[in-house]
Amino acid sequence: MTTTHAPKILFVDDIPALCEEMVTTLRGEQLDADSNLSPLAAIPEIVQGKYDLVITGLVIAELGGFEIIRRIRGAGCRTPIIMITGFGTEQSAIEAARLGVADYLTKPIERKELIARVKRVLKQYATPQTEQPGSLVRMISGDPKMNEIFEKVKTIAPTDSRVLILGETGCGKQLLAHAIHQQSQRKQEPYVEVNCAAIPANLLESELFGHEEGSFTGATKRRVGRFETAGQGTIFLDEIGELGFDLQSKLLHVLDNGKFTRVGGNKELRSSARLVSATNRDLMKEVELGRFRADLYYRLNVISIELPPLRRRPGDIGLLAQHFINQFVPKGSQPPTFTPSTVEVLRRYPWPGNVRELQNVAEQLAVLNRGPRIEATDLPSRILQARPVETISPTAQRQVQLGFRKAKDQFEKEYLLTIIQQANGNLAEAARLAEMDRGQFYRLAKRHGLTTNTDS
Ligand SMILES: Nc1ncnc2c1ncn2[C@@H]1O[C@H](COP(=O)(O)OP(=O)(O)OP(=O)(O)O)[C@@H](O)[C@H]1O
Repeated sequence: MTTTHAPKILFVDDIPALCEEMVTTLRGEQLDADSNLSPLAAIPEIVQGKYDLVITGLVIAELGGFEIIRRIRGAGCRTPIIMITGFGTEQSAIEAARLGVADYLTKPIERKELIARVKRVLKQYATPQTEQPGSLVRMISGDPKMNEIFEKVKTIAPTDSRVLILGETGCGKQLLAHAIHQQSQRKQEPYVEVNCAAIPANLLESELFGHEEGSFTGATKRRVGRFETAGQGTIFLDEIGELGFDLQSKLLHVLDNGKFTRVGGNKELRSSARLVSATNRDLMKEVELGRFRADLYYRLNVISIELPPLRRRPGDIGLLAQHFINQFVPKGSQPPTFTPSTVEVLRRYPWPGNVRELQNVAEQLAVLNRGPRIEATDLPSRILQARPVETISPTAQRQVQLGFRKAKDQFEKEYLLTIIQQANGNLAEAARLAEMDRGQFYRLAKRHGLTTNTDS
């Protein structure tokens, strides 16, 4: 890995003398510059995040400047690009702006002017494009939606209302539940966590409500349950969607009148703990499917908070990655920093394991990395090679969800419809346009219900 702090710049043009001149000029300013005569060879390296800035010409025989930018952006890469041209027209300046170039320069360009513009773009893009980070107890975020959630928690935490936290695995539900407790007036009281998925169903009742000695085989002495331990504090039931029907009814009873008994006992005990619950299931759907009691759902869901998955909060990815790196480096050593292009690559990955997965990657990087910067090439290959979600068209995403047969069917029908319309309803002409045999085209159209009796 590179140990230099200088940002990396690539100049793409097919005139060797120009490349040499540009590289010499930039290096003269202590900038780490390189050139490539072939856009097709340069694009994969740019997309991999190897450079912090790309400077490209407009007219290049192998691939023009605009097409280079389209391909780079099409691959989800947002590395800043400066376009330089000797053939600039108003039209090309507009197109360059439309494609989101960071700067557009027309020749002749003074050396001083070039350096100033390059440095301006580097400075602008080196500043993380995130909101001012917000925080809530041990949580931090630079995402506006998350910061709204933090504000909501600060408002609702001091009340006694029950809270249901929804969100994919690893996106911070547990941390948020704890933050609610910490921000409440109950923070001096116990905070008790129960993961309903981690305890075998037959032991969960005793775990929650306790049991009396001899109440079942193995119950050798009385055990105090988690509701009792929580006292006046907060009880957090994680993975509540995993509760069996039986326990759902018992929980409903506690929520309705605050009373419960230990397994095998008959003394009525009272719970005044505040209940916070969480699930990564679509609990409403579970209700519709008859797997979760509707009455319990409404009692749990007095205030609901939905944590967005990490891929929907791109502003958090760089921020949290750096936050975790800072935590994981050994005491006394300087934490390495992520280059802007590495953050770009991190943002392209969909993070199915959410913040937990990012935390693990950061830990790995903190342990293995020896240099002051973390380059894109230091990242695990699954992240480096991830295709950005946004480059897959919404239609393609929908089709993937349909499964191959249905997607093929849908495509065929839409294709036939379009081509029949283009041929003004004339099937013979449509078959010709589709370069298909007329009989085969007719049979296919019939199968999709696109023919009338007069067509035969
Ligand atoms: N906003 C954040 N700031 C700092 N750390 C975070 C943040 N969100 C999550 N984490 C950390 O990420 C890890 C996963 O978070 P957490 O366990 O709260 O997720 P979860 O949604 O409860 O996961 P699961 O559904 O698998 O139980 C934890 O180590 C947590 O400390």
